[in-house]
Amino acid sequence: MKTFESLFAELSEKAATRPAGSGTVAQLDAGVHAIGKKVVEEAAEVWMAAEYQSDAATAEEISQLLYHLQVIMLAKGLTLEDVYAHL
Ligand SMILES: N=c1c2ncn([C@@H]3O[C@H](COP(=O)(O)OP(=O)(O)OP(=O)(O)O)[C@@H](O)[C@H]3O)c2ncn1[C@@H]1O[C@H](COP(=O)(O)O)[C@@H](O)[C@H]1O
Repeated sequence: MKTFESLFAELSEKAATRPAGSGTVAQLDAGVHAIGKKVVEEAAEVWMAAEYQSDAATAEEISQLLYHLQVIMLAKGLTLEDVYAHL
């Protein structure tokens, strides 16, 4: 099963090698403003799913929020350690 750490390693590789068709590369090219909007959108979807949808739907929305948080970390050049230092 994919973990937060393994996804971050995968996305870091995508950012470095820029394979064709990668949604992550497209997001990074769109920039922090566009990625930030996705973070807010996914956060709202987590909230709505938690209030009105199933646990499974909520878990899926949370996974998408985690993905977009990782994309914004990459866009800003932040590492896992930079974030974990504040946990
Ligand atoms: N885990 C994810 C992931 N979670 C969410 N998303 C993106 O976030 C979007 C969220 O979906 P929504 O339900 O909000 O749908 P939407 O509003 O129609 O999406 P958009 O139109 O904004 O793309 C998805 O369409 C994906 O583009 C993800 N995109 C990629 N990954 C993983 O990231 C890795 C690298 O992906 P690529 O860079 O695309 O190769 C792979 O392992 C993927 O599984």
